[in-house]
Amino acid sequence: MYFDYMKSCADEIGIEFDEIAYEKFIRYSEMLIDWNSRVNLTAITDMDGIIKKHFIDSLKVFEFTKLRKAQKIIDVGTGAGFPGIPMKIVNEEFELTLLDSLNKRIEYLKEVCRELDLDNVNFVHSRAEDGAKMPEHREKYDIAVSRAVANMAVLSELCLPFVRQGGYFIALKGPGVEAELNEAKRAISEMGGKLLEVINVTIKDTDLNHNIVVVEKVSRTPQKYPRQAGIVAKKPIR
Ligand SMILES: C[S@@+](CC[C@H](N)C(=O)[O-])C[C@H]1O[C@@H](n2cnc3c(N)ncnc32)[C@H](O)[C@@H]1O
Repeated sequence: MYFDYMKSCADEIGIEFDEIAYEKFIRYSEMLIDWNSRVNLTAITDMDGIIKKHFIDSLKVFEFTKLRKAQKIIDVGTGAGFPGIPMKIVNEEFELTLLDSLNKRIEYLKEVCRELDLDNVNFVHSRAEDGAKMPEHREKYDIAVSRAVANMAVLSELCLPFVRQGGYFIALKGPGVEAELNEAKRAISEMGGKLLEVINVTIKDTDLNHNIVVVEKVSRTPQKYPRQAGIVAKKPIR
């Protein structure tokens, strides 16, 4: 029922989309609705909303075309798997790490990846503040993506420490991101980042107007970041 819609969105973005991917998205949506009754995963529970506001919104990250060549991507605060799982369904090439502080969500994601036969996915149950201190994760990723986790100042401190020098941190944001970006200037540069571009995206047949914020990692993150869990959100760098 939604195949033509998803295919035309994928064409607009310039990514491959076929029946196999579609079947996976449908199974994913069924699991999301089913698990949502036991584990709090999403407030969006109608099929139309799931397809447009979760799946297509997630796939819009590919508008940043350099992401298509990345080999290691981490999704920080992935929740029910957004944007990481939709990205993985349409592009099996990269290694995906899904990180979230809530174990029930990680358990759900393991089940989704098993069911959808998605390979090369790692699961990390940790707060980003702790995960980014671990040698196996610190500055080990080409790209860190994140959606709906925190404001840009906080998110920069949570995500940029995962990114290798020369890589990118990508935040999926709503409309009116300028004020947030202004307040995050210092945090971004402290973490070794530099704002590269903001890509405005719309989602077909909706009035949604979102922004993909791309921050390049131009220098290493000082060891003292991220600060301890709790402090980062309570006292954002200004
Ligand atoms: C509003 S949900 C968004 C989930 C998903 N990214 C999306 O767009 O639908 C925020 C998620 O971030 C996780 N989270 C919040 N703070 C975090 C932190 N410091 N470290 C790791 N995960 C965190 C929460 O457990 C939750 O699953």
